[in-house]
Amino acid sequence: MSQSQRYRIGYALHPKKIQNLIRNSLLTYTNQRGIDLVKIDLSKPLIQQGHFHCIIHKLHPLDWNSLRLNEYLAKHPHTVIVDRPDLVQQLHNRVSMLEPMTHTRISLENDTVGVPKQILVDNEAIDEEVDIALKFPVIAKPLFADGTTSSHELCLVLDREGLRTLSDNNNNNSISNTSPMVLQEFVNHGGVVFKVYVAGEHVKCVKRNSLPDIKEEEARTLKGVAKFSQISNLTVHHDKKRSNEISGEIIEKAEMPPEGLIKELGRGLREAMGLNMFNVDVIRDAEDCNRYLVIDINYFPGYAKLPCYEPFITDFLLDSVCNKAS
Ligand SMILES: Nc1ncnc2c1ncn2[C@@H]1O[C@H](COP(=O)(O)OP(=O)(O)OP(=O)(O)O)[C@@H](O)[C@H]1O
Ligand SMILES: O=P(O)(O)O[C@H]1[C@H](O)[C@@H](O)[C@H](OP(=O)(O)O)[C@@H](OP(=O)(O)O)[C@H]1O
Ligand SMILES: [Mg+2]
Ligand SMILES: [Mg+2]
Repeated sequence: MSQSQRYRIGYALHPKKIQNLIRNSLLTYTNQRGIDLVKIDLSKPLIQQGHFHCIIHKLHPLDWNSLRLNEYLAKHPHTVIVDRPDLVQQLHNRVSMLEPMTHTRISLENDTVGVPKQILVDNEAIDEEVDIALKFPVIAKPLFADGTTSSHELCLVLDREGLRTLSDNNNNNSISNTSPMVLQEFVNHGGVVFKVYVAGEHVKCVKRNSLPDIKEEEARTLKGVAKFSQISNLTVHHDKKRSNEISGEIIEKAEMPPEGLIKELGRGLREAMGLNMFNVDVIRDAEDCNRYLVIDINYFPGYAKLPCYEPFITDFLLDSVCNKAS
């Protein structure tokens, strides 16, 4: 970068995301590295908002209507759009989000990364489908991961009776009414989820709180269904003190996955999905420490939760304007 070169990078984000990501610490850091971060007005065509070297975004498909991206790109063909909006769609569905994993073999030495068994169900014929394909316990997840609160409302289903209550609309434990859902086999993993944050070539893995293991005898005796939501966001002060100390200790003690495997996972998924900004939730099978499983992939996650997220994001943005991303 020449001394005087500055990059104008637009962010098309909703207010909550702006509040979480665009902090003063990030603005100061990017500014010192020659980047001017500019808020994109979602109600006006991009063409009226000047030239951007690069645009980052997390939007609903309808938000793109007023921005008129194609018209903008016809005039500014060299602007880097991170990422292609049509490719982001694959992460809004819990079946298509895991498809790239089934086409990509990711392994390093003895370690492998796969996905848990899962099936897509509608409200009818749930029983038979589960019988054939899965073993209890399972996790019921809304098919559409579209950023709504209800898309994060999950249920741990312990037995067939629990499954029935899910489709019963009069029951408090029923999952959001008529929406289709995915049933995914629950895998014991020691109560820790690894969140792998990817921003282009930059990859960082952190440990977070997860569901506790279910012992074999518990799996035989526990019944019904339990609702939960965004458990990995529960930080130490949200829990009751005692259980908190225990989960904090478990997380601290958990061994990180090998760095090479994490890098390979980030690289492989970037290539398979054609995306640059996402995170991957990975668990390690408690019965086979070489077996890792991807359970969720999120577009444009909460990068500000990473320690030192400012250089992480800034380095990625500089790569993007220098055309190193994608
Ligand atoms: N197959 C599984 N086996 C064991 N635990 C699981 C499984 N799937 C999900 N979980 C637990 O449930 C949590 C939430 O699941 P998931 O990540 O799919 O939901 P989400 O609402 O999309 O999460 P996010 O807030 O990351 O978008 C995981 O972090 C993990 O603790
Ligand atoms: O609001 P939607 O579109 O559902 O996306 C969420 C993701 O699903 C979560 O994974 C993000 O949290 P993490 O960065 O802790 O994974 C979460 O980050 P946030 O809590 O900083 O907003 C969101 O990106
Ligand atoms: Mg998740
Ligand atoms: Mg998710």
